[in-house]
Amino acid sequence: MTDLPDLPPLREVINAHGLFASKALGQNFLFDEQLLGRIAAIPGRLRDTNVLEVGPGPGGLTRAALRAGARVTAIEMDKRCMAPLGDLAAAFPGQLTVIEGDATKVPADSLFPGEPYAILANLPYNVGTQLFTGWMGGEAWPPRWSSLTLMFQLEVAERIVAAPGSDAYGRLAVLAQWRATPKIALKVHRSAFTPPPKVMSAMVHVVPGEMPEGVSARVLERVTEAAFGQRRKMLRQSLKGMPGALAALEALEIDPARRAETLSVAEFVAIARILTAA
Ligand SMILES: C[S@@+](CC[C@H](N)C(=O)[O-])C[C@H]1O[C@@H](n2cnc3c(N)ncnc32)[C@H](O)[C@@H]1O
Repeated sequence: MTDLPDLPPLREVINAHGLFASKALGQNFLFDEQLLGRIAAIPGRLRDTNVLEVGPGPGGLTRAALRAGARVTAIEMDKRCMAPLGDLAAAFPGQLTVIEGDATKVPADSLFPGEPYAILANLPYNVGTQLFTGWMGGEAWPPRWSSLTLMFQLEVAERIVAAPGSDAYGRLAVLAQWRATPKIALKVHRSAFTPPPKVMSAMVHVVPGEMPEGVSARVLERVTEAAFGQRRKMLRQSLKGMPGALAALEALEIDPARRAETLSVAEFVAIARILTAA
């Protein structure tokens, strides 16, 4: 076991750098190092693994990943966090690269040329959902990332893992489940954050699975957009404007009187396969 550097408590780091949490940047910091250790353990063994951390803030989750032996590249847009992250890079020589910038504008694959990497992030809700949709939605599969371990508000996490028939089931569930297995790995109480957000949060862990053959991600996205865009309507109505969709329902013996929320992920995939071939 290598010696790990002694680090000051995170609250001291924040105070030393005058780092009050900015509402505009969606900052809710985690200071509980035991909890941060549990979060960093979700992806599995991190020793000598490339990790992309988005939104490290003052570096709570970053230090947990570094202690686990990861090689971390962290993208943070708040200039004020550069000093504490610089201190962390000095404490773990060769293990941490910090990029000041907007993660939505940096293609993740370009940071790890030819190598796999795990993605770890506690992000503001809107940025997290935007990045998640991008990471899950590419045509190329398997993706270069080996896992996603992301904090969401609990309600969004429940939409990601939702099963057909539930109110939470929709486009996000199909996007997340058609070629991957998302799980809620840990629920995090609002009181764990400084300042506490209004709602509960949860860590979602996603590992890529098999890509079903003959299905375009773009086509599947269009089918779910149309179907869930009018989720209370019957499929014969919501899919009416999509050429070939009603014929696909007939070929698959899917009753056009059903509603989107009753269709399994496999049924959406089957519809998209027929439309992809058309
Ligand atoms: C919820 S805080 C979490 C901070 C830290 N990871 C923790 O767990 O304590 C989210 C962080 O993401 C940063 N952030 C927000 N939008 C970002 C973006 N588009 N690109 C990079 N960082 C971003 C914020 O500045 C903030 O530091």
